[in-house]
Amino acid sequence: MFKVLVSDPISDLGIQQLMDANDVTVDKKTGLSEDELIAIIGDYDGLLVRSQTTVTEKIIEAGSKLKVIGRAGVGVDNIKLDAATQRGVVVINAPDGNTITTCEHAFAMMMALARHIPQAYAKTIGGTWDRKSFLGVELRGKTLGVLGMGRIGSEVAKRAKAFGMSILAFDPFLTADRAEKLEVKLASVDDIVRNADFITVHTPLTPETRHIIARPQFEVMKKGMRIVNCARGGIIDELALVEAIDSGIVAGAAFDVFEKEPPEADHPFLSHPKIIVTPHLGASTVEAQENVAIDVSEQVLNILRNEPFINAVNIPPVAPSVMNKLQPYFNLGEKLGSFATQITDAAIREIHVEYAGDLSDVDTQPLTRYIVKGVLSRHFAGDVNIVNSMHLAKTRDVNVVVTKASKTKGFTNLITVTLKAEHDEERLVAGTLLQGYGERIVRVNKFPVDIAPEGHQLVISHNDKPGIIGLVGTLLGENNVNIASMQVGRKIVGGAAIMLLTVDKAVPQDVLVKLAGLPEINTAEEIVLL
Ligand SMILES: NC(=O)C1=CN([C@@H]2O[C@H](COP(=O)(O)OP(=O)(O)OC[C@H]3O[C@@H](n4cnc5c(N)ncnc54)[C@H](O)[C@@H]3O)[C@@H](O)[C@H]2O)C=CC1
Ligand SMILES: O=C(O)CCC(=O)C(=O)O
Repeated sequence: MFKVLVSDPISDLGIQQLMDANDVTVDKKTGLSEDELIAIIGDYDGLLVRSQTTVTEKIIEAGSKLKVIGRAGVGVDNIKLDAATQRGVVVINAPDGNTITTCEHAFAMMMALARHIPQAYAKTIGGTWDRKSFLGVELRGKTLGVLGMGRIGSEVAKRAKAFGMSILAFDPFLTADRAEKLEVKLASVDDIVRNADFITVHTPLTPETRHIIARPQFEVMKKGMRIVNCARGGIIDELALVEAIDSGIVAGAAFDVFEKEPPEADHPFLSHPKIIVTPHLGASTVEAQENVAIDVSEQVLNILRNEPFINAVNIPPVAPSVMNKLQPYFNLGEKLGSFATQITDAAIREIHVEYAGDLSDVDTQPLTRYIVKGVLSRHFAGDVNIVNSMHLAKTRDVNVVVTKASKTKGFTNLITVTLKAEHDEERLVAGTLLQGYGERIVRVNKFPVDIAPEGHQLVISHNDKPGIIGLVGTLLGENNVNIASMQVGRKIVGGAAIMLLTVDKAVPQDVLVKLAGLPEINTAEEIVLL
């Protein structure tokens, strides 16, 4: 008999199938402290949470029988994924069940913002009949900027169309075809920031999206614009937003999420007359809570019974024999995918993977999943894994093509990842596992190179002229960036060339700009492979 603990308030209807299963007993114990959970978790095979329970490493360690942790919702930020993976505990989520509900909340917030509903309500029930202070604006005819056109962002855009808004949308995976289908205009973050009357964000919180809207963006915004965040705290810089409202740039903001939840009592949003807030209620409807609980219960049952499952956030279902052969390549594959995506600017249409040498006669499917994970991870809601990476690529119209080649260009094994993107952009990275040397990147675009795929890399494209390396070294030295290793690749003397530098720490944005401004240098990008 399996035992499942439900440690957050989760819809009874949603977990009915778990409670009805004759091989499962369900205990509902909510509001437990970490210590209380640690004391009892050893009895359970499964744990079901929403967002209140923080599933720490200690809880996972104490869960000696634990096989699965189910998150009734999308974000798994409250679950220590590494610890679960290390202990072989499958973490699953329910990414689809609260999409519409969260979209509707974002829309409700946008409308409440446009018409000052919370402020007017408070005044009216306080006994003041004030019809002058709350002059609103219509949505009709306004431009809505949507950052993040995944499940929720796409639904918000559909509803905004029905309200007569025109939509500017940015998402690294939004292709021209999909934008056309969704009737939105593809735009850059800068276009959106400069032209939108309303902005709503629907991305995960990642290193790229953290403070994607901050002081420099507020400075160029349309005066009187309004901004909504029902995704994750931290995507919009909270303090810069308050400044932008106080200086008259932004007319108001509506937030469901905070950089720290719950926020401190003196958080500036909580007393600002132009900011409306809700306590992370995006997913809080009867329907969504039932949907996510049903989805997650079904998956928990499958995992406990050793049946196929989807939406696993962390665990690769790979047969041990295949695993043994491929495992040494998993990290290299993921890093190649990540490197390739970081040197690609336009929306990716195709991920082409070529396996050669030792890899040409193996079932490389699991490895391809790692490569696709590497390509997608920087752009999705934190939950890309080798179980769902192929599915996620498909949902974003990204074609994954795998070929095998007999030629290895002198290597015993070679993985070549080519990303084909909009506007005919094509980027290529190849890597190999060298006996005795480990993982190496051996080609970037048309240039042969030889670097370990790790840490902070600088990719500088330049013209092969004397003195360029010295200029780069001097500039980095002056800015206290230490170079650990350097590689220069070129096809012909005096032609286009590439410089790859491994540096000891992140390179500040202003240093990248200065690098790109040096003579004979075309571009300078930082690649992070941590
Ligand atoms: N307030 C709440 O209660 C809820 C909040 N959420 C949050 O809403 C967000 C969106 O959720 P979904 O739509 O389900 O996720 P999703 O994974 O379907 O969509 C996220 C989209 O963001 C895009 N993206 C990634 N980096 C980007 C960047 N730098 N700029 C622009 N777009 C970028 C991705 O390509 C992807 O299409 C997540 O952060 C999720 O955790 C989800 C449900 C409830
Ligand atoms: O369970 C909740 O209410 C939080 C939902 C959420 O933020 C998510 O699903 O990512």
